[in-house]
Amino acid sequence: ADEAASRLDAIVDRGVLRVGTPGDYAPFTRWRADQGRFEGMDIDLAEALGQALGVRVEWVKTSWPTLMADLAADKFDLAVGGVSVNLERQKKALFSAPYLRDGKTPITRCENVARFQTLAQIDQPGTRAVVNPGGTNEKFARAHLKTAQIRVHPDNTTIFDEIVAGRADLMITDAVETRLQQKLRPGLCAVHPEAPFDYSEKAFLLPRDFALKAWVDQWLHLARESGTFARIQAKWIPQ
Ligand SMILES: O=C(O)C(=O)C[C@]1(C(=O)O)C=C[C@@H](O)C=C1
Repeated sequence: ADEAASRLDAIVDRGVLRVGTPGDYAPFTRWRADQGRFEGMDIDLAEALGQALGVRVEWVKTSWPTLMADLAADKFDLAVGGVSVNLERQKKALFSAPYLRDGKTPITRCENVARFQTLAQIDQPGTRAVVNPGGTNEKFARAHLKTAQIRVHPDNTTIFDEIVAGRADLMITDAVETRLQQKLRPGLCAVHPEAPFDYSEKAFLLPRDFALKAWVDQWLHLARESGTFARIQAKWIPQ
């Protein structure tokens, strides 16, 4: 019997792994316009994975609203950049084994931390939440905020400045991002990143190809055991 053809063969044959990434979500993926390249934890992970596979990584810009459509249109072989595992996405795709656990928590100006501890406190008339479109943040906001105002801000690289400037009161996002942004933007405080509202996992987004998934999962497992994963994580998410 024929061996099932895999995307893995195509990647090895062409010598190129096409990796999609949105480039707007530090510490996982950030476009460095000054350097003409992406940087971040998931960027380093994918480069290390490509090296282990013996192929060159070709970077493809995608976005949260177009992530699934770009995968379906075969614009990349896998996508990275702080992608959350989500059962809706998994109807059309596969995920690698998860490599990080996290959850949603608010970030707000520090004087408001006591006011925005719970979703019930946040979901009040007059609360102005800001959200980036297309990802799990928007899904979470729409599911939990029925009374508070939700304003969509399309650019995730400037969204936190909306809170600093007082044009929004808060954003609910991954705890790992709130921890980083409170360091980058004095005046902003993560509300309770150690006890987020929900549980989620980060993984690589893959097409429906089990041989490719098996190879990526095996690489992730070995990267953990060898210390490669811990070294890359510590560079971008210092403890
Ligand atoms: O959609 C996802 O999987 C993400 O984790 C991306 C997502 C989001 O949830 O919107 C997470 C945090 C960033 O602020 C931007 C995008």
